[in-house]
Amino acid sequence: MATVAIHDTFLESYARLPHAEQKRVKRLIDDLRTDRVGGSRHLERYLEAADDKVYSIRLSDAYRAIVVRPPGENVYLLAWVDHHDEAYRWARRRRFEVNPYTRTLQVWDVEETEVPGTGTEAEAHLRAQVNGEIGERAEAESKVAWLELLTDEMLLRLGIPADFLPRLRRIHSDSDLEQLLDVLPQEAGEALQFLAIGEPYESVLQWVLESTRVGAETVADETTEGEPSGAYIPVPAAEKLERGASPQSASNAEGGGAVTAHLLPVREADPAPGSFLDALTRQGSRRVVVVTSDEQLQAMLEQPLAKWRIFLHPSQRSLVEAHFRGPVRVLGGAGTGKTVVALHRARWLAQHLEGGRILVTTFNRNLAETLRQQLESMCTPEELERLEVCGIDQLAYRVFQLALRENGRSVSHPELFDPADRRAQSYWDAALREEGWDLSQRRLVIDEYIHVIQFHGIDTWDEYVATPRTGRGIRLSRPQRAAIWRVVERFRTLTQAEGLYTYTDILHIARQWLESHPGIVVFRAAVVDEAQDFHPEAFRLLRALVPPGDNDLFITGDAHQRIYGSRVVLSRCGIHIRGRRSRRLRINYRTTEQIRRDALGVLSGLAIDDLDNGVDDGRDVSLLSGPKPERVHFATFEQEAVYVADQIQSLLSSGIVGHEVAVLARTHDLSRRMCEELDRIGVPVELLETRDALAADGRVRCGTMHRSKGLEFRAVFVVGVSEGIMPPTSAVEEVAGEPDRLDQLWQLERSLLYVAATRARDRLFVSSHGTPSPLWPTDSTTRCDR
Ligand SMILES: Nc1ncnc2c1ncn2[C@@H]1O[C@H](COP(=O)(O)OP(=O)(O)OP(=O)(O)O)[C@@H](O)[C@H]1O
Repeated sequence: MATVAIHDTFLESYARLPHAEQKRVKRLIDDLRTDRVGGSRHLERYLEAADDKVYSIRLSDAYRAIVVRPPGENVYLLAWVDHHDEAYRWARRRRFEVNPYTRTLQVWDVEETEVPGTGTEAEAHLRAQVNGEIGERAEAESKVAWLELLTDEMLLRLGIPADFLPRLRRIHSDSDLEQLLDVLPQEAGEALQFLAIGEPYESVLQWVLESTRVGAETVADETTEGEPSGAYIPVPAAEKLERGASPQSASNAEGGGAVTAHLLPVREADPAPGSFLDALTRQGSRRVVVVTSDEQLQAMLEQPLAKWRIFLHPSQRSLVEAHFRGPVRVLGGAGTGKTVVALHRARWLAQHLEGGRILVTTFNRNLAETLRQQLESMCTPEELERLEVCGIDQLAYRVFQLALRENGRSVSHPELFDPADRRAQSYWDAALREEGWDLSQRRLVIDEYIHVIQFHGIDTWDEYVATPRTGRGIRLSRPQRAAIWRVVERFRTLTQAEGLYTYTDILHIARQWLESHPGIVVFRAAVVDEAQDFHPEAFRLLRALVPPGDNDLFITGDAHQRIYGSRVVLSRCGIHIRGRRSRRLRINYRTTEQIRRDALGVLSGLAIDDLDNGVDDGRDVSLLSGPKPERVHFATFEQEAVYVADQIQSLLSSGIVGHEVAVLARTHDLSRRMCEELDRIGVPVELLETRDALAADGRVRCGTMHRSKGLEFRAVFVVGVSEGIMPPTSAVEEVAGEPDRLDQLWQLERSLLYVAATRARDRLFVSSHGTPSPLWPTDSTTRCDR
């Protein structure tokens, strides 16, 4: 039987075929797999093609499939299918080669390897001089000077096809580089992009090696830590490549392998190109799938446009399909595919893990609903049957009810309250008075309650006194702690007698009940998304729900996006993650590089944690390119609304659909006002809060930044980035005179802005009115308020 593989370009063209031709494609694939090609359906070499492995095959009178047939191998690669002339036009300039260094299959357009422009370099230089471009270019050239430090051999080792070297050597500016990234094979583009942001050559090479290992079913656990694949050879020039621009040590690279400065891991180049069959099974041959069964083929052809479901990046696939000997933590900036990985992991666990149900959970029920919808579109009914999808809040509440019921308490409506809100104040005051405290100490006690007692899940004085208060600004003596403890106990008695519980109480009570009833509610495994916003008690609850074992917890999160709560240390919640069970995704698939960079700028200078004891200093790149985000400031809210409406109208007239656009504001109030104003102007809008976020109903979504968490849109308007709104005056006033809390407030606000801005895929507009917030500064060109 022949091996038949499908390239994603084939799926793309297949999706556009008339139904009758699609049916013929299915028959053709069957025939190819069973070696039944011949007669009118024989392979015909396409003599004008740049690549002599390219054949065409007749589908019908009018349609042809383009097939690559490597010599000496019983392999067919389906590359394109189209109307006769179109199919030949597409195929004429394509090359399909196994890269001799990475041994992955690469496809490119030969025309794109040519150096753009006409005439000799001397002529071009003369033209530039006449046009006065030389000065500008000198400045631009300095930005890509790093390329000159790399020899051809070094570039080839990164998987850059040799045909592209001449064009690469003519790169003079970032925009030349961007154009090249659009046409290079994807993994070669990623390598260049990492170099462009200042990553050391060694770590990029390591990344390439990791991404192009054979097979996807790699068993990953802590025992393989730091073992780069391939041999080591000395590379004397290596240290020259450590450029000044915030270099990152190789040990921080994806995969975590330690690489010494003078030794580079390399895979020897084949004297001749490797086999196609071998290349098709490599992780790095991203965009190609070998047909293994009728069902798999059927699924692929039915969902051709949801390509990411099939073509996971190697760094994603190695997480989805690995056996781990304990909990796994996956970090990555916004849009790096953490949710995609979590969803695929859940499905993989449902397919492969013996016994028990698998919990898929996230920060709240809205987000869980989005996960459920996505899982429903990618899982079989049998797989779904094994998955329990719900927000951690819903789950905690269910267990909490069990706990109360066991104690014979009313479970109908425990009321939720916030220990720092106005309502709680009267209970604090009563407790303080009973213990003879001055009410001016209220804030101190509340902080101690939230940040120490609730944070650590403390129930008794003994636990409290044994808990270190590291990082708390104020020192407390033992008698002071004893007095605070008495106030807290009193506060708890008073509030719980009234049926009042904080959300943390619910988590805490649920967790304790599970710990005292081992085995009563148990999941075989859990997949957790948006973990950066989980309270430590939520992690302890998870630990109580999922007994420690292989493949038990799979946690994805990103501390850049923490907009609720504060830093959590997983190891202090009974979740111990070591070595290669901690990974970072680094390719951004959502936003353009321009949006990614500007959004990250909002967080510059902040130390971002890794959800454990360390720092997340990994950097992401995006291979997508687009217009720079727009930042505009107006005198009044009404003017800002008119600007937003105008921009939306022009996006809609360019073909973007309403529900692909979001308008995001800091507060409910502002998002409602903007929604009303846009509606009045005639924009089809709907509040995100009351709407199924994923419904394709053609209406622009208006919502809060908080509600936009986890979602994405083609265009995003972040509005009201004004003083007094971001952060809100009331929040600033509340923490006035408390520098630590003020710092935390600004940090959360920056993360919120980062979250909102990174919901955008192609276009981002940031606007304000009144006085602009310093969080996203304006300059003279972006002010329309004069
Ligand atoms: N391998 C891939 N190939 C193509 N697209 C991908 C791939 N992985 C993820 N994507 C796409 O990238 C976008 C972002 O993915 P996802 O939502 O999983 O990122 P995330 O890291 O969870 O983002 P956030 O933290 O901002 O919520 C989605 O549109 C997803 O379909």
